[in-house]
Amino acid sequence: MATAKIAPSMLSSDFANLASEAHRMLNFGADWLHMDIMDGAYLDCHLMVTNPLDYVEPFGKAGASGFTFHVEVSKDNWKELVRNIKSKGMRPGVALKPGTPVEEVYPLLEDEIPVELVLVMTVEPGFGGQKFMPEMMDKVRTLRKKYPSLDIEVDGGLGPSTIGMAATAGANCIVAGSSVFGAAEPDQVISLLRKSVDDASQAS
Ligand SMILES: O=C(CO)[C@H](O)[C@H](O)COP(=O)(O)O
Repeated sequence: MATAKIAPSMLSSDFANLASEAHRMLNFGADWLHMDIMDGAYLDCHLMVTNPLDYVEPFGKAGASGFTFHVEVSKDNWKELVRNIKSKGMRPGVALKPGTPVEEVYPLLEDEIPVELVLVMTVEPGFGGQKFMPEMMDKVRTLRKKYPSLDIEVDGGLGPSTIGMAATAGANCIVAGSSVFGAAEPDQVISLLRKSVDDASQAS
């Protein structure tokens, strides 16, 4: 069973007070802190960068626990990437943009050293506060059916009004930026996101 992981996106935090924002979210019950890394060339730890291999060592040294790269820029070197990420003690994950077919991640999940998380983008990568794309739930349903214990993450437009669709489809890792950081009571939003994932996984 894939357990709920609620990951506030630090892209929506107060950048002038990153450390206290991180502690605030952990105290509110967050499991992971989601870091978006963009190099400007490939808009979108979730690394929205052209050459993720360059970032494995520095992120490992910086203490990242998960390193998620985009399938669209890693067609030629994903095996090397996954092995490097694991050798630095991080959890390898692969992300796909809304226009990328879900089948593109199957080889990475079926390798002898597989990725351990798939991030289904539910907005075009780049910035917080965009509208959730419900049509992406087909990808989540397909992945959940094929890989029952996989960590499936969704990112973009997640909050109280959209979590039901994501959780029912089978997502268990929820990245939420503006809905958590913009809430008067972020802990309540985090609890609600977690409960939706737990309820949906018990019902399935
Ligand atoms: O990856 C991202 C943007 O590329 C962000 O993590 C994402 O947009 C979260 O923000 P929000 O929950 O406000 O949509």
